[in-house]
Amino acid sequence: MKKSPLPVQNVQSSDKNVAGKEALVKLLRWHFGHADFRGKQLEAIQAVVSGRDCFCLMPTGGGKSICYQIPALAKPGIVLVVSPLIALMENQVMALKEKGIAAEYLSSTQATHVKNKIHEDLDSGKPSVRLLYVTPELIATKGFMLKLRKLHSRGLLNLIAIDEAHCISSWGHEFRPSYRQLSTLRDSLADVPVLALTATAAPKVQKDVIDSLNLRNPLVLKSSFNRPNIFYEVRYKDLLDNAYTDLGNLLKSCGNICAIIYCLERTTCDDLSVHLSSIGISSAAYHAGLNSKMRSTVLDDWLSSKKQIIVATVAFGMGIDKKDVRMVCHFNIPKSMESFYQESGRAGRDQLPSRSVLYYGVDDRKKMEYLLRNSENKKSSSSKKPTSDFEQIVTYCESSGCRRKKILESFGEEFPVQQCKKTCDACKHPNQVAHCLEELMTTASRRHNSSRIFITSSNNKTNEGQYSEFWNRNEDGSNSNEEISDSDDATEAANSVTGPKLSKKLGLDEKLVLLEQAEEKYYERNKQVKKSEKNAISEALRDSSKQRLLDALTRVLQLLACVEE
Ligand SMILES: Nc1ncnc2c1ncn2[C@@H]1O[C@H](COP(=O)(O)OP(=O)(O)OP(=O)(O)O)[C@@H](O)[C@H]1O
Repeated sequence: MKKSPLPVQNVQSSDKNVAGKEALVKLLRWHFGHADFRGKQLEAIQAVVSGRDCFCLMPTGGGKSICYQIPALAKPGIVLVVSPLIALMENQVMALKEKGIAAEYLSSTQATHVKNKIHEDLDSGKPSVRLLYVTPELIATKGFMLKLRKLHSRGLLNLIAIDEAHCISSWGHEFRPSYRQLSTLRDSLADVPVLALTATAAPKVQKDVIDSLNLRNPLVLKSSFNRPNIFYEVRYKDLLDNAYTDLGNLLKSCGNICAIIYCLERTTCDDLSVHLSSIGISSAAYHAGLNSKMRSTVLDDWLSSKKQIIVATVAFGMGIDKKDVRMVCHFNIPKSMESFYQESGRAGRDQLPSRSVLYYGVDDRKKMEYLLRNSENKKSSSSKKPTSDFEQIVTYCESSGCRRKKILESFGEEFPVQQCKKTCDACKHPNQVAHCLEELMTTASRRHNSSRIFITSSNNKTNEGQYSEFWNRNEDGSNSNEEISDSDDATEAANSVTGPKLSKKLGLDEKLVLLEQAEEKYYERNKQVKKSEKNAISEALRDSSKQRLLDALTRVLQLLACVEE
């Protein structure tokens, strides 16, 4: 049921510089129904309401959104939220509107009349919108920056929140070049406080974000990354008769739970989902190979608990706020501890006991090593980051000792083992885990003719189309499908589609989709283009031969260059 908005509270406490806790808690209870603030939420809110920059590091599901949603309700004016995905903005805006909070997002996917209405509101004497979600690409446009300056000059811009701020960092697992341009916000809107939020713990990402956004004397808030309600466990594929059967039995033994199963390849998602359905477990596959209608049906079914299990590639997950996920299973080894932490962290957002199960297989590890090495080779820099990050997750699987400790130490957080309290398989059943590792060593050396478990062969033949989600996230961090972000500016938009993405190894299908998107965006805004040019491109795009594809690509890039001039 929608609530009427609570009148703006007097959040000033006796200390004029700090917003009063009581009034802020009142807003939290009224609008969100939470009894009290969690962790560092209150500190972050008080900092930004008093006008101070803040860098807020909170684990997945820690409650970062509240840190900018409450400030939006605590003062008249607008909070601008920069978000990396259209789907993410849509979800949050929908959820806020259901709570009676005036939130909107601006994106080129919206109908013109919807966008016009939002702009009219922003231009009006007293805008009703409290939270405005936009993409970094829109911020980079001159028109929108002008709008922000006008809002600011009228005293209406309270806060700029950069959600998923690790996207700004080339060290972050979600690197997005367009995020870099957000530094212009500080130049143009110098005195508006900036709140950067992320769940990415690596210290170099943190420094990069603070520097890139030009944060001034920010309050740096770091929460522990420990997720005490998640039980961590590794299962060894090489020691199982059949991993599909094992997973099926595991899910059955847990009852009717809601779970996410991550796979590296789309075909594994499809096969595994068929297998689970065949043994009576309601499941569906989700990956970028499905069309968007199919994906949203699968997502809706899972969110509404019509389907119990979603078997997905890493294209799935960012921005999904399903609280009752009881298990996240990695059916193939993830590419880093960071990815593993983010993905497994989607379990137990309601803080109730949940499980992370990683199926580790030596073949999977070799495949991932091959993919990562390829990705390193394609980069101009000589960075060895992906493979060294990967070693951490391999160590997590291949060595004895507390799993929780290994996760936290990889983020630079000390963790005394006794605090684990048997909430990982290695602490609960140390002998069993040690035995498995011994067996794995013997099996692996027999099968792979090596005395070490750690094998670094690169002879795998892979079908790279299978890994488009992997590549996309690995190279520029954005998801592989069209839900990335967008722009209202033709050149920006098309560049964000073509530029960074085409530099990486994509399958033919993906390239065609990107070219089509670029072309569409170009024509959408440049109606005067010559008919012959349009035909040439359309014809080339219909043809999937490599040479024609290359010609089409060149053509689109030339057209875009013209627009830029
Ligand atoms: N103070 C609170 N008390 C109880 N629940 C809360 C509180 N703050 C947030 N939550 C709930 O915690 C869940 C996670 O919040 P939110 O989506 O903001 O997390 P997040 O840190 O942005 O996570 P992610 O990085 O995964 O997106 C939500 O369901 C939210 O309603």
